[in-house]
Amino acid sequence: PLCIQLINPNTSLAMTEVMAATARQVAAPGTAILAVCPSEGAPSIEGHFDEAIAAIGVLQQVKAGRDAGVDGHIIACFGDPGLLAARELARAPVVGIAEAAMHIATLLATRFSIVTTLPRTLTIARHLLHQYGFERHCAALHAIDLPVLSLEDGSGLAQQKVREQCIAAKKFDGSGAIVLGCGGMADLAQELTLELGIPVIDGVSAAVKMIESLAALRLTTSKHGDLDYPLIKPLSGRFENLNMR
Ligand SMILES: O=C(O)C[C@H]1NC(=O)NC1=O
Repeated sequence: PLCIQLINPNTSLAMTEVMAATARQVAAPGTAILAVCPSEGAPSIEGHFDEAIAAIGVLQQVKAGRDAGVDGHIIACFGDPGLLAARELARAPVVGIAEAAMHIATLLATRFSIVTTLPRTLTIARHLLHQYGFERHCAALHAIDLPVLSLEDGSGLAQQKVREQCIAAKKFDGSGAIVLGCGGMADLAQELTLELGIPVIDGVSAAVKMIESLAALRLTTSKHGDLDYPLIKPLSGRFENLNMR
């Protein structure tokens, strides 16, 4: 049996639960999902500043997961905060939900659109497209212009806006697939795929299946070169617990 650590980099328990439920729905029968979020940090991640704060919490959770012997780590925030640093720390695979969703989209369509939350996070998605080499594949990016936690306020307004943006993206972007640009949208993908008749991809689900595939292939994070374990040095203060033993 596999154990996959699902890390919500923000501290909102409701969002952690939404993502954990979606992950468990798609996980193989033998796969356990260990859903965690940092004990301290940002309640939502909506910019470069929030991402820098969240990255430390991600690293602390990755270290705990590695010490617990998990078979993979998911960074369940669309900015993939701390991804490469986490890969240095981890032995098992580390997959971000943005890269997972983008990879899956490129297997299904020649062009995809992204629908995310606040306009200011569109730049973060653009940076990831560049970093992962998917700029050519992304036809357009859209924001619902609501904050991340509006997805958890129970009004359904954010979910309605996501639906509207997906319908517009299908109609006007020339995209064959849509990537949902927030972990809190994880529970919307299946229904939107059925309603729109095109792949609407949630990165949480995509990341679960990618880690299961990597485990089945017996492949783990390369420790040769820049993703080798961090150099040993005396980390001080709050970072002491990140010391590599
Ligand atoms: O950037 C975003 O809009 C989404 C991103 N922020 C967050 O707290 N979880 C996320 O997936």
